[in-house]
Amino acid sequence: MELSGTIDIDSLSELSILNSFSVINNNFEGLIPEFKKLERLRGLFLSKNKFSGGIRDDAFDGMRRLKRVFLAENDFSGHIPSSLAQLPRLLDVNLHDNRFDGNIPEFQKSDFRVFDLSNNQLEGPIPESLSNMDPSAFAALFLIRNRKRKAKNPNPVEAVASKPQSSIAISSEEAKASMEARASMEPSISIETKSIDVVAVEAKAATTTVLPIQNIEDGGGGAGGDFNFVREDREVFDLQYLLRASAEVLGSGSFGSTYKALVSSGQVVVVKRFKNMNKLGKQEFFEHMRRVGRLTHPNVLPLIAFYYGKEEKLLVYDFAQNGSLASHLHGKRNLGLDWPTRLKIIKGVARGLAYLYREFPDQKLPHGHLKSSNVLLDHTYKPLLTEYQLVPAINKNHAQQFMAAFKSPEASQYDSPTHKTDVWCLGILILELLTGKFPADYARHGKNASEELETWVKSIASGEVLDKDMVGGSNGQGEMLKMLRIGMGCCEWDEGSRLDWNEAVAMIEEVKEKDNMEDESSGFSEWDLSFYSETL
Ligand SMILES: Nc1ncnc2c1ncn2[C@@H]1O[C@H](COP(=O)(O)OP(=O)(O)OP(=O)(O)O)[C@@H](O)[C@H]1O
Repeated sequence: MELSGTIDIDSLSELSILNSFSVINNNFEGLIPEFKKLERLRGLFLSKNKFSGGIRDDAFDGMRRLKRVFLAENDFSGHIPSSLAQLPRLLDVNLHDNRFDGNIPEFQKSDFRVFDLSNNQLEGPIPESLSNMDPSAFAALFLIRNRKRKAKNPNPVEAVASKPQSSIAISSEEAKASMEARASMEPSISIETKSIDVVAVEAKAATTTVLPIQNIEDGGGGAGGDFNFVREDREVFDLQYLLRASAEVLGSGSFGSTYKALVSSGQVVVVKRFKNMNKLGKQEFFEHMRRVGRLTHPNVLPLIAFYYGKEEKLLVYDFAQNGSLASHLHGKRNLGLDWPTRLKIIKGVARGLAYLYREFPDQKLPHGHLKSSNVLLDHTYKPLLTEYQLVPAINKNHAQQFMAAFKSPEASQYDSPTHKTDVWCLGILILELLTGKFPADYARHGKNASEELETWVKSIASGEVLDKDMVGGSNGQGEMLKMLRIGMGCCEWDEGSRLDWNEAVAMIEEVKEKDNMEDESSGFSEWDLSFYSETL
């Protein structure tokens, strides 16, 4: 925003609940303000400004809660303050691209999530505390950045790093060996060697890990197989930097693993690895992904970049803070979504889907993989569709076996998805949201999937089905009833009777959230259920 001027710490200190301060990418200049007056601060993000001069050695004294310190890409000079190194909860330290000099202080902690001192003027030995860090993470953070900037500004840290006696002199071979050694000691971590020579270290539990790579094939996006960015408003990073950054395994789906990674400016991205995505030739794949990259809608998670490997592809998306709808309905985040939130989610999903229908009128399956784990929620619980437009690229057999659209009656029985197939998936999603029940077949795959789904849909008509979490917190049974009708209308077995996408979307839009539904709130147990028995 090109903000500049004085940061008034005294005023900020009156905000008793302020726990994060970020002015990344602005024009603030001069000495660093006295942030230690904000002793409750957990995150301090000043990267990409014009701050300069030294930082007092006691600048971080008393900031016992501080976890994340981003001062990168400024013009700070002098020593790295020892008070920073002594912070007891530090997790992320990002100081790259400044003019810090002198020795690297001894850090109290060693288990960092992000640690980047590259492109400064530091010298001397690597302190003992840092030599105990995971060497591959260490290598990534020093070597990659320094290699990239070497020509511009030779970096003494790299020279230190490459000395044989230094514990951070590490090649990618060594990084891999180190990770293998670590994996052999920790049964919770496994290593897979991938066809494109990506070595993924996957923590089975959601722990921080590193994704080292070797000899990676050229993805055609530039030297070394860089990512192809399809957005102009995002920080550009290269494949090696990203895959060596700290990452967390989010899970493994039917195509491959999904990772969350932090890039240098503090931006969090999600990298999804795809196998079985060889249906398109290279040129067609590029064209398709660029078309997908042009999509812009508030309910469609934007694709940021892609990588083309012969056997494996990578797609990079924004990270959605509140995870998937599935995790809120059935998983660890299940704290009971109330009805207004569920209604907002259904409306957002319908709008996102309508947008895809409009953008891809030539395609039978504008989404193709609509299900609750592919509906993500941002920090306001706004839904974001993901994994759309994969069908054109995924191998047919794999798509038939695993993708949500292929479990519709028409696709599973007659191998002929239609323009109403995504509507079937929308209906299943609506019923899942209303009942809180997991659609039977999503845990299974195979020929009988659609029959199992039909049984599941019918079971909804046979009793008190509304999710109690939702009913308890709302008087909106009238709306729920209307929505149940729409869900059933989308799940009509016979396509002729099934709602068209624009009918479904229009009906969903008509459902209004009301604060008080006294007239209609007679309670679900008293409802006349015959309407949807008829629908079935
Ligand atoms: N951009 C994202 N932001 C936050 N969480 C995400 C993001 N993308 C995926 N996830 C979550 O990561 C987990 C793994 O996702 P992944 O796509 O690999 O599997 P899935 O969606 O369960 O299955 P499938 O591959 O069949 O779509 C899921 O819980 C998913 O919701």
